[in-house]
Amino acid sequence: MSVSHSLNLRLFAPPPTAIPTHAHQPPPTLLLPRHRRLPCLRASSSPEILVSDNNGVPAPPSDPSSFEVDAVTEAELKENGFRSTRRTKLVCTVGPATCGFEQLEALAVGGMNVARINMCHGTREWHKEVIDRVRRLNHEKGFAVAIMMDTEGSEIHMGDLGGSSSVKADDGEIWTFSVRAFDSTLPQHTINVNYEGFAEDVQVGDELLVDGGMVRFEVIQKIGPDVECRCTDPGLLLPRANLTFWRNGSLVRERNAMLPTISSKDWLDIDFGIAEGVDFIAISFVKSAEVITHLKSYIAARSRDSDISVIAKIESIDSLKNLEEIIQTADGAMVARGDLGAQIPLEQVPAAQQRIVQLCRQLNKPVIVASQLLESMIEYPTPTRAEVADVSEAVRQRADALMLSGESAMGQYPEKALTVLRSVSLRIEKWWREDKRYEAMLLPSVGSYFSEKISEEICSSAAKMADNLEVDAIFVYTKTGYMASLLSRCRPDCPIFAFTTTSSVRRHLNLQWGLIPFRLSFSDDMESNLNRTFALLKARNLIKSGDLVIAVSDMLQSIQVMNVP
Ligand SMILES: Nc1ncnc2c1ncn2[C@@H]1O[C@H](COP(=O)(O)OP(=O)(O)O)[C@@H](O)[C@H]1O
Ligand SMILES: C=C(OP(=O)(O)O)C(=O)O
Ligand SMILES: [K+]
Ligand SMILES: [Mg+2]
Repeated sequence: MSVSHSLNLRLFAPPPTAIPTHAHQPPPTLLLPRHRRLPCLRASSSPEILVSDNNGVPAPPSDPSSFEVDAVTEAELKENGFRSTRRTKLVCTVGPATCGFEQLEALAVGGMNVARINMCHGTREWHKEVIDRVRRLNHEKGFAVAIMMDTEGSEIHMGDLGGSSSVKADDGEIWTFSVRAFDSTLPQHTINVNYEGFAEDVQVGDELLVDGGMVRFEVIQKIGPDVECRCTDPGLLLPRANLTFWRNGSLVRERNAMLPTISSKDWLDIDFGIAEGVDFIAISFVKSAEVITHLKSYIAARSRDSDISVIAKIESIDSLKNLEEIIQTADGAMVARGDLGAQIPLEQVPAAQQRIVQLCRQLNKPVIVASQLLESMIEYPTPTRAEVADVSEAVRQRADALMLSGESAMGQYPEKALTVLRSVSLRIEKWWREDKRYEAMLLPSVGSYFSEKISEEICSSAAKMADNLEVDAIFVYTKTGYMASLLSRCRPDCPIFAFTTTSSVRRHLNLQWGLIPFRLSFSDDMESNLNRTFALLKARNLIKSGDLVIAVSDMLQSIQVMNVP
């Protein structure tokens, strides 16, 4: 590729209502050659990684070298080049196995993009410590690990197991499920249930499923607050495992449906999440779009400049019924296959996953595929072939992110599990890039304003150009992250370097497919932005002269194709 050749194509966007159709657009200007006219800034003494403020406060614009990228991304780019960076993002649930600073650092080094805390477990103090450690990690090491808080939701679940991390239930054993409060130790073969109406609701003959069928019981007798059950499918009981009961082959959920999606405890946790400035709040057992709207207005009222994104967990029959409007209203979705598989027949879960992943892409919302991806790695250092195939399928569907739950929260091999996700993602991504195995997806327009429609056109054109011209990277300069998400949605072959001015947007972009987020304070002048970026990246050996780049920006709504000078 000739270094001297460059091309600039600019589309100037009108204000949203001023010019209603494309026919009125000024013709795009074509300027050749481009970069020769630009004085290229000389790389100053290697610019420091700016330490993250981590609360979304932009770096002082006066600092000309402010630039933020983490060491892992940097090493990855240097070692393997642009093409082989990982596109699929990784979410790790933090639990007792991974809550220490060094353990969190090992996960960040291993590729964790988002740390998830599950409010179903642990105390708020415990979670606050985890949040503080992730913050410190970002601050000290330049990472942009985002924090996702997941609500408990009004599900029926077992209590803690009197301090044990798991208890075995054997075939034919009689266990008591009780709503009674036991002071200190639980009697043998006794399980606490969190739902007051439990004994009232179940009937003799009902089937009781723990974690969607990992262990099964049959209800044999009700004695006041106690329900006696016989174990019919043995297995390990984990603390706070989810409980569902089935009658004549159907899920009993009349009472469940009466419970609010966001319980009073959840609201306190949400207040905690807002106060701590988490990046994402994932809402369990979403039934309709209203609860998302309600939560979003609550967050907006509580924190005027808050930019907490709301992720809808799709894990109930109701959420599947109202799928489109839920995803439309939320900022992203999670295919929460654990509970979903307890609510619909297991063989329907793969089709539901595919539908949710596709719909999210069409509606331009990030989507996470979660639960049991590498379940056996809770106990074993290598995954099963079937698990690897499952991970591959989620990557092939081009979900934005994959999530570890028990594997990272309480498993014996959290880092190994993350390594498996990382290496399988890289391999499958490479395979479909080389073989062009993917089906083109029709991406309907999602913007309501004309300027948003222009942005969509620019991004889909830029992504197409990037594939056809086999460019090395797309650069996007985006203040809100919207242009970056539109580019990510197109799933181009090359990585997308997303430059944004705040640490908060940078962390949010870390959940989206193919984006490599950098924080950089930039101006409205694209020429100087590009020159500065080239200089900064070259000084760190992240790009070299001759690399072919497409640059787009949401300030100027332009596309530029150029070789790095
Ligand atoms: N903060 C925590 N404290 C203690 N244990 C946790 C914590 N987070 C997760 N775990 C453990 O990891 C397991 C898997 O996590 P996750 O899938 O998030 O929860 P669940 O299985 O309840 O849906 C949990 O069942 C629990 O045993
Ligand atoms: C991710 C899920 O939710 P949780 O782990 O909170 O039950 C799930 O059910 O798959
Ligand atoms: K939860
Ligand atoms: Mg769940």
